[in-house]
Amino acid sequence: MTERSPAEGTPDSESPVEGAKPDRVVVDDFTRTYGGVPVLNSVSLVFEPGLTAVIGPNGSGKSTLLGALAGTVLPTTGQVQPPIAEDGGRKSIGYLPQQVPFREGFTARETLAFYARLVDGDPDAALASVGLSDAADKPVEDLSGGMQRLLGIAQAMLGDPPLVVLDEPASGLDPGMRERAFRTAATNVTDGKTVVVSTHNLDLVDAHADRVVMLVRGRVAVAGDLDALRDEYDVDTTAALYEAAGRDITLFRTDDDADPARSGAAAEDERNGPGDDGDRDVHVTGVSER
Ligand SMILES: Nc1ncnc2c1ncn2[C@@H]1O[C@H](COP(=O)(O)OP(=O)(O)OP(=O)(O)O)[C@@H](O)[C@H]1O
Repeated sequence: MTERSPAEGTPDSESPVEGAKPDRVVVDDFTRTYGGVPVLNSVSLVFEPGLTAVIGPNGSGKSTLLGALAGTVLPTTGQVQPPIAEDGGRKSIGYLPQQVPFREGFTARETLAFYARLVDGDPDAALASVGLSDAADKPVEDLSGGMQRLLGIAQAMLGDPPLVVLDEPASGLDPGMRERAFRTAATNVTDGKTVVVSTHNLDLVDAHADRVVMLVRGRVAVAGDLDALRDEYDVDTTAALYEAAGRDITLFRTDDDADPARSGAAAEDERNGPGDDGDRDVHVTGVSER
């Protein structure tokens, strides 16, 4: 854990892009709208090495945020500063989208070999890392859905990128496969990588994540070190944290709706109570109706 929470609301005093470092990913006041409707709304976060889980209800903006990190979703306003290489260029990013369109007719090894050539990766090592060595010669269409998901994780980790973004890596997997998917992601973190994973599997977040970002209606409801958040909310599990933070958000929305002057910061101060200066690792913003 660094001095500041690795996944947190970005403080006003620091320009996120100036604050960019080789191993940090900065999301700076990022808004994305579709048809004028914001699906991510003024999101500011800093991601540092470790496993950060992005959680939240269906449609809360998790995939959009992960797409923003991977560079496939462009901002309407705001920006993302990806990790910077020593020569000032961008470092590569590994990305597992929600749907992976592997081309039929190629084996698992051939599929990874194609991607491996682009990033100087080792397809056999990548297959081994997700436990798919025995399936290397099977056509991708003959792999189970779970095995295809694992192949997607292996593809995202090819070439050892410093930032790995996995959108629901455990989706559709049985419990054993889910555990394997998360363990693979968590193992990757030991090399000082930044791994960001969206998921609805809160038990796996408890078991493997260092930090958590919870989105609600396109806004950051709560973000920071998982242990610290569980302490703060006096809960033992991420599932309980999810419930507790969700309750807070509902309250904030009611306040904001009733009195526009009581927007995010004011509502947060109220929640912090007298004597708290509001300078917390976790920034909870108000949630507006869309
Ligand atoms: N390309 C798009 N065009 C229009 N609306 C979109 C587009 N992409 C996402 N949205 C909308 O943005 C909102 C957030 O979607 P997103 O997929 O980011 O949510 P999510 O939290 O990942 O959901 P889930 O948990 O169901 O995967 C949804 O209401 C979705 O319909």
